Amino acid sequence: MITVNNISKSFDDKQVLFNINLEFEPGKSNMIIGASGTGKSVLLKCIVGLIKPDEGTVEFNGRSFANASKELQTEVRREMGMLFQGGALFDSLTVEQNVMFPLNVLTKQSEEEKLERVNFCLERVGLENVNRKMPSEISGGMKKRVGIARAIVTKPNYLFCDEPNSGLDPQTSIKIDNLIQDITQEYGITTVVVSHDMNSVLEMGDIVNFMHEGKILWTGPSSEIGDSDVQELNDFVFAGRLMKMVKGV
Ligand SMILES: Nc1ncnc2c1ncn2[C@@H]1O[C@H](COP(=O)(O)OP(=O)(O)OP(=O)(O)O)[C@@H](O)[C@H]1O
Repeated sequence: MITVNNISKSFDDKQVLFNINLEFEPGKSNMIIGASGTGKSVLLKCIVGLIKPDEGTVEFNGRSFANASKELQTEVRREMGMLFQGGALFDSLTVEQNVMFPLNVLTKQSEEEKLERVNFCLERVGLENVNRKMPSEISGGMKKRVGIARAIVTKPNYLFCDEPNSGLDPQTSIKIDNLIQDITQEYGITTVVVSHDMNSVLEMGDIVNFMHEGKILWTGPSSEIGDSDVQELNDFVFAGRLMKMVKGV
């Protein structure tokens, strides 16, 4: 469980986050959605400790991150997996080396143990026989899968994904969404996904948190997202023609 307590953040005199309170449950895909520039990435960075909030705390299974000792912060960091926008693979490393990277940095496992874990994770995301390929030799969807394999290689308790299917075609996007959803449930991970893609919300969002101008305006199951009476959420959800057709408006 991740608990966000009263997070606020300003840059210079511009307030970006206003008293954010959230709870993210294990085994669930918790989405943070909202229009561009509304503060989703800043919130995610506050949660993972890349940005220090002006006010508020984030707790990981009851352990407050900001006030923790260096040792505890390292311990919590080790329990985090991250999938960055664009996959963010190291171009000069092979697929195998990319996935193995966190194990090299964070563990003292033997080469054999590491390789076994890397192969397990690559297999889990549906990639076999690509160990020796370079990122430039594989497709965008495969890169995302490698990114997911790398994010879960250390058996994280928490998984953070920033726009996991940006730049992918609709079918590949759905596969990536489903993979994240399956892995979340299978390993009981607390997953937080930032997205502005309505398809993703419908595919994978167990719980959806809608952000608007630095505030959370709505939280609920994705199945109820079309029934809310929050105007800003309706404007967001039904902005596209397809969703309007589905709703019949
Ligand atoms: N380091 C920073 N310094 C100053 N302002 C920042 C910084 N990081 C973000 N901001 C501002 O905070 C606001 C929210 O940005 P953020 O990246 O969180 O939006 P977002 O909802 O993630 O948008 P997108 O969906 O386009 O990624 C923006 O106005 C942005 O310019």
